[in-house]
Amino acid sequence: MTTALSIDNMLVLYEDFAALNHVSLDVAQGESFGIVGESGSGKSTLLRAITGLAGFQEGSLTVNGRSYGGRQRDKEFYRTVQMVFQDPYGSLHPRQTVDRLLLEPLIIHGFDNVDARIARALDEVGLGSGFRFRYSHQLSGGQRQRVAIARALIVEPTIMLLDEPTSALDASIQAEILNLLEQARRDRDLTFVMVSHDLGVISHMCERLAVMKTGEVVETVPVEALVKREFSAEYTRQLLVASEGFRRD
Ligand SMILES: Nc1ncnc2c1ncn2[C@@H]1O[C@H](COP(=O)(O)OP(=O)(O)OP(=O)(O)O)[C@@H](O)[C@H]1O
Repeated sequence: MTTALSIDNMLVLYEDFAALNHVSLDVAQGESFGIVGESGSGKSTLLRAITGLAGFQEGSLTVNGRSYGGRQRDKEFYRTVQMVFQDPYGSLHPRQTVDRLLLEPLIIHGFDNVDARIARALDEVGLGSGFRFRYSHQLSGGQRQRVAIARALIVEPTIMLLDEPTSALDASIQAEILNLLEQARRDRDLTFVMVSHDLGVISHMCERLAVMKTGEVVETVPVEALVKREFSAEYTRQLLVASEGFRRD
Protein backbone atom coordinates (compact mmCIF):
# COMPACT_ATOMS: atom_id res chain seq x y z
CA MET A 1 0.00 0.00 0.00
CA THR A 2 1.36 3.40 -0.97
CA THR A 3 0.35 6.17 1.40
CA ALA A 4 -0.98 9.29 -0.33
CA LEU A 5 -1.51 11.33 2.79
CA SER A 6 -0.30 10.85 6.33
CA ILE A 7 -1.15 12.97 9.34
CA ASP A 8 0.54 12.24 12.62
CA ASN A 9 -0.37 13.75 15.96
CA MET A 10 -1.56 17.01 14.40
CA LEU A 11 -2.48 19.87 16.74
CA VAL A 12 -4.28 22.99 15.48
CA LEU A 13 -4.81 25.73 18.03
CA TYR A 14 -7.03 28.79 17.68
CA GLU A 15 -5.76 30.90 20.60
CA ASP A 16 -5.77 28.20 23.29
CA PHE A 17 -8.64 26.18 21.77
CA ALA A 18 -7.60 22.89 20.16
CA ALA A 19 -9.70 22.61 16.97
CA LEU A 20 -7.62 19.53 16.11
CA ASN A 21 -6.32 17.70 19.12
CA HIS A 22 -3.45 15.37 18.14
CA VAL A 23 -5.14 13.75 15.16
CA SER A 24 -3.48 10.91 13.24
CA LEU A 25 -4.65 9.23 10.06
CA ASP A 26 -3.29 7.63 6.89
CA VAL A 27 -4.99 7.56 3.51
CA ALA A 28 -3.80 5.10 0.87
CA GLN A 29 -3.21 6.07 -2.74
CA GLY A 30 -6.45 5.55 -4.68
CA GLU A 31 -8.51 5.28 -1.52
CA SER A 32 -11.71 7.19 -0.88
CA PHE A 33 -11.62 8.25 2.76
CA GLY A 34 -14.51 9.90 4.59
CA ILE A 35 -14.51 12.22 7.57
CA VAL A 36 -17.71 12.52 9.58
CA GLY A 37 -18.64 14.16 12.85
CA GLU A 38 -21.03 16.64 14.36
CA SER A 39 -20.83 20.35 13.62
CA GLY A 40 -17.72 21.87 15.14
CA SER A 41 -15.89 18.54 15.48
CA GLY A 42 -12.97 19.75 13.37
CA LYS A 43 -13.66 18.24 9.94
CA SER A 44 -13.09 21.43 7.94
CA THR A 45 -10.13 22.36 10.12
CA LEU A 46 -8.50 19.07 9.16
CA LEU A 47 -8.82 19.83 5.44
CA ARG A 48 -7.70 23.42 6.00
CA ALA A 49 -4.64 22.22 7.90
CA ILE A 50 -3.72 19.88 5.04
CA THR A 51 -3.90 22.70 2.49
CA GLY A 52 -2.13 25.23 4.71
CA LEU A 53 -5.19 27.48 5.07
CA ALA A 54 -4.85 26.73 8.79
CA GLY A 55 -1.45 26.28 10.40
CA PHE A 56 -0.67 23.38 12.69
CA GLN A 57 1.46 23.79 15.78
CA GLU A 58 2.47 20.18 16.46
CA GLY A 59 2.64 16.94 14.55
CA SER A 60 3.49 16.17 10.94
CA LEU A 61 1.93 16.06 7.49
CA THR A 62 3.23 13.98 4.59
CA VAL A 63 1.63 14.21 1.15
CA ASN A 64 2.83 12.03 -1.75
CA GLY A 65 6.01 11.36 0.19
CA ARG A 66 6.83 15.02 0.94
CA SER A 67 6.72 16.54 4.41
CA TYR A 68 5.03 19.87 5.00
CA GLY A 69 4.93 22.05 8.08
CA GLY A 70 2.84 25.01 9.21
CA ARG A 71 1.17 26.80 6.31
CA GLN A 72 3.86 26.48 3.70
CA ARG A 73 3.12 24.35 0.63
CA ASP A 74 5.06 24.09 -2.64
CA LYS A 75 3.86 24.39 -6.23
CA GLU A 76 3.76 20.61 -6.61
CA PHE A 77 1.38 20.42 -3.65
CA TYR A 78 -0.92 23.09 -5.11
CA ARG A 79 -1.19 21.14 -8.36
CA THR A 80 -1.47 17.59 -7.03
CA VAL A 81 -3.83 18.40 -4.16
CA GLN A 82 -7.08 20.06 -5.22
CA MET A 83 -9.94 21.11 -2.99
CA VAL A 84 -13.64 21.37 -3.83
CA PHE A 85 -15.68 23.45 -1.41
CA GLN A 86 -19.28 23.21 -0.31
CA ASP A 87 -20.43 26.48 -1.78
CA PRO A 88 -20.08 26.71 -5.56
CA TYR A 89 -21.33 30.31 -5.36
CA GLY A 90 -18.49 31.43 -3.11
CA SER A 91 -15.69 29.39 -4.68
CA LEU A 92 -15.97 30.74 -8.25
CA HIS A 93 -15.57 34.37 -9.22
CA PRO A 94 -19.04 35.37 -10.52
CA ARG A 95 -17.81 37.82 -13.16
CA GLN A 96 -15.40 35.45 -14.84
CA THR A 97 -16.27 33.25 -17.77
CA VAL A 98 -15.96 29.50 -17.41
CA ASP A 99 -13.12 29.73 -19.93
CA ARG A 100 -11.23 32.19 -17.73
CA LEU A 101 -11.87 30.12 -14.60
CA LEU A 102 -10.42 27.03 -16.26
CA LEU A 103 -7.56 28.85 -17.98
CA GLU A 104 -6.18 30.37 -14.79
CA PRO A 105 -4.96 27.15 -13.12
CA LEU A 106 -3.51 25.95 -16.45
CA ILE A 107 -1.43 29.11 -16.76
CA ILE A 108 -0.32 29.01 -13.11
CA HIS A 109 0.92 25.45 -13.50
CA GLY A 110 2.44 25.92 -16.96
CA PHE A 111 0.25 23.55 -19.00
CA ASP A 112 0.25 23.69 -22.81
CA ASN A 113 -2.61 22.88 -25.23
CA VAL A 114 -4.95 24.93 -23.08
CA ASP A 115 -7.87 24.98 -25.56
CA ALA A 116 -7.94 21.20 -25.85
CA ARG A 117 -7.61 20.80 -22.08
CA ILE A 118 -10.50 23.18 -21.39
CA ALA A 119 -12.72 21.42 -23.94
CA ARG A 120 -11.84 18.01 -22.45
CA ALA A 121 -12.43 19.18 -18.88
CA LEU A 122 -15.88 20.55 -19.77
CA ASP A 123 -16.78 17.27 -21.47
CA GLU A 124 -15.55 15.28 -18.49
CA VAL A 125 -17.89 17.12 -16.11
CA GLY A 126 -20.84 16.85 -18.52
CA LEU A 127 -21.08 20.52 -19.50
CA GLY A 128 -19.63 20.61 -23.00
CA SER A 129 -18.04 23.49 -24.90
CA GLY A 130 -21.31 25.45 -25.04
CA PHE A 131 -20.60 26.54 -21.47
CA ARG A 132 -17.17 27.87 -22.19
CA PHE A 133 -18.01 31.54 -22.54
CA ARG A 134 -20.79 31.76 -20.00
CA TYR A 135 -20.24 33.69 -16.81
CA SER A 136 -20.36 31.72 -13.60
CA HIS A 137 -23.17 33.95 -12.27
CA GLN A 138 -25.32 32.65 -15.15
CA LEU A 139 -25.00 29.05 -14.00
CA SER A 140 -27.08 26.95 -11.62
CA GLY A 141 -25.57 25.61 -8.38
CA GLY A 142 -25.05 22.17 -9.92
CA GLN A 143 -23.44 23.62 -13.06
CA ARG A 144 -21.14 25.76 -10.91
CA GLN A 145 -20.08 22.76 -8.90
CA ARG A 146 -19.30 20.97 -12.17
CA VAL A 147 -17.10 23.93 -13.15
CA ALA A 148 -15.41 23.82 -9.73
CA ILE A 149 -14.71 20.11 -10.26
CA ALA A 150 -13.42 20.76 -13.79
CA ARG A 151 -11.14 23.47 -12.39
CA ALA A 152 -9.74 20.97 -9.89
CA LEU A 153 -9.34 18.11 -12.41
CA ILE A 154 -7.83 20.21 -15.18
CA VAL A 155 -4.39 20.37 -13.49
CA GLU A 156 -4.27 16.55 -13.15
CA PRO A 157 -4.25 16.18 -9.38
CA THR A 158 -3.73 12.93 -7.50
CA ILE A 159 -5.60 13.91 -4.33
CA MET A 160 -8.96 15.66 -4.03
CA LEU A 161 -10.11 17.19 -0.75
CA LEU A 162 -13.89 17.48 -0.83
CA ASP A 163 -15.55 19.59 1.85
CA GLU A 164 -19.29 18.83 1.78
CA PRO A 165 -19.21 19.04 -2.04
CA THR A 166 -22.93 18.43 -2.50
CA SER A 167 -24.60 19.67 0.66
CA ALA A 168 -25.55 23.04 -0.88
CA LEU A 169 -27.32 21.33 -3.80
CA ASP A 170 -30.81 19.89 -4.37
CA ALA A 171 -31.09 16.16 -3.65
CA SER A 172 -31.45 15.19 -7.34
CA ILE A 173 -28.38 17.24 -8.30
CA GLN A 174 -26.41 15.84 -5.34
CA ALA A 175 -26.56 12.33 -6.78
CA GLU A 176 -25.38 13.55 -10.20
CA ILE A 177 -22.40 15.35 -8.70
CA LEU A 178 -21.47 12.38 -6.51
CA ASN A 179 -21.61 10.09 -9.54
CA LEU A 180 -19.45 12.51 -11.49
CA LEU A 181 -16.86 12.57 -8.69
CA GLU A 182 -16.89 8.79 -8.40
CA GLN A 183 -16.43 8.40 -12.16
CA ALA A 184 -13.49 10.84 -12.14
CA ARG A 185 -11.92 8.96 -9.24
CA ARG A 186 -12.13 5.66 -11.08
CA ASP A 187 -10.94 7.07 -14.42
CA ARG A 188 -8.01 8.91 -12.87
CA ASP A 189 -7.17 6.68 -9.90
CA LEU A 190 -7.61 9.64 -7.57
CA THR A 191 -7.40 9.65 -3.80
CA PHE A 192 -10.38 11.30 -2.09
CA VAL A 193 -10.65 12.77 1.38
CA MET A 194 -14.28 13.70 1.73
CA VAL A 195 -15.94 15.56 4.59
CA SER A 196 -19.69 15.15 5.00
CA HIS A 197 -22.21 15.32 7.80
CA ASP A 198 -24.29 12.86 5.75
CA LEU A 199 -23.38 9.25 6.49
CA GLY A 200 -25.44 8.19 3.47
CA VAL A 201 -23.11 10.17 1.20
CA ILE A 202 -20.02 8.79 2.94
CA SER A 203 -21.25 5.19 2.80
CA HIS A 204 -21.97 5.62 -0.92
CA MET A 205 -18.64 7.23 -1.78
CA CYS A 206 -16.00 6.01 0.67
CA GLU A 207 -14.16 2.85 1.61
CA ARG A 208 -13.06 3.93 5.10
CA LEU A 209 -13.97 6.76 7.38
CA ALA A 210 -12.76 8.58 10.45
CA VAL A 211 -15.31 9.68 13.02
CA MET A 212 -14.45 13.01 14.64
CA LYS A 213 -15.63 14.56 17.87
CA THR A 214 -14.37 17.72 19.59
CA GLY A 215 -11.18 17.84 17.53
CA GLU A 216 -10.28 14.17 17.95
CA VAL A 217 -10.63 11.07 15.83
CA VAL A 218 -12.89 8.79 17.87
CA GLU A 219 -12.43 5.81 15.55
CA THR A 220 -11.47 4.85 12.01
CA VAL A 221 -13.56 2.10 10.45
CA PRO A 222 -14.23 0.52 7.05
CA VAL A 223 -17.51 1.73 5.59
CA GLU A 224 -19.06 -1.76 5.91
CA ALA A 225 -18.86 -1.28 9.67
CA LEU A 226 -21.56 1.38 9.37
CA VAL A 227 -23.86 -0.97 7.50
CA LYS A 228 -23.22 -3.85 9.92
CA ARG A 229 -23.12 -1.49 12.89
CA GLU A 230 -19.69 -2.80 13.84
CA PHE A 231 -18.11 0.17 15.55
CA SER A 232 -16.80 0.64 19.02
CA ALA A 233 -17.73 4.22 19.91
CA GLU A 234 -21.20 5.04 21.24
CA TYR A 235 -20.77 8.43 19.58
CA THR A 236 -20.65 6.75 16.14
CA ARG A 237 -23.95 5.04 16.91
CA GLN A 238 -25.52 8.36 17.89
CA LEU A 239 -24.21 9.94 14.73
CA LEU A 240 -25.68 7.11 12.69
CA VAL A 241 -29.10 7.57 14.27
CA ALA A 242 -28.91 11.34 13.83
CA SER A 243 -28.04 11.12 10.13
CA GLU A 244 -31.26 11.40 8.19
CA GLY A 245 -29.40 10.82 4.95
CA PHE A 246 -28.21 7.44 6.14
CA ARG A 247 -31.70 6.37 7.21
CA ARG A 248 -33.05 7.53 3.84
CA ASP A 249 -30.69 5.11 2.14
N1 LIG B 1 -10.64 30.68 12.47
C1 LIG B 1 -11.12 30.17 13.62
N2 LIG B 1 -10.89 30.78 14.80
C2 LIG B 1 -11.35 30.26 15.97
N3 LIG B 1 -12.04 29.10 16.06
C3 LIG B 1 -12.29 28.44 14.92
C4 LIG B 1 -11.85 28.93 13.65
N4 LIG B 1 -12.25 28.05 12.69
C5 LIG B 1 -12.91 27.06 13.33
N5 LIG B 1 -12.94 27.30 14.67
C6 LIG B 1 -13.55 26.44 15.69
O1 LIG B 1 -12.94 25.15 15.58
C7 LIG B 1 -13.91 24.13 15.80
C8 LIG B 1 -13.92 23.20 14.61
O2 LIG B 1 -14.47 23.88 13.48
P1 LIG B 1 -14.64 23.19 12.06
O3 LIG B 1 -15.14 24.23 11.12
O4 LIG B 1 -13.40 22.48 11.71
O5 LIG B 1 -15.78 22.12 12.38
P2 LIG B 1 -16.61 21.21 11.39
O6 LIG B 1 -16.59 19.83 11.97
O7 LIG B 1 -16.10 21.37 10.01
O8 LIG B 1 -18.06 21.85 11.53
P3 LIG B 1 -19.25 22.02 10.45
O9 LIG B 1 -19.75 20.63 10.18
O10 LIG B 1 -20.25 22.86 11.18
O11 LIG B 1 -18.66 22.68 9.25
C9 LIG B 1 -15.24 24.83 16.04
O12 LIG B 1 -15.46 24.90 17.44
C10 LIG B 1 -15.03 26.20 15.45
O13 LIG B 1 -15.81 27.16 16.14
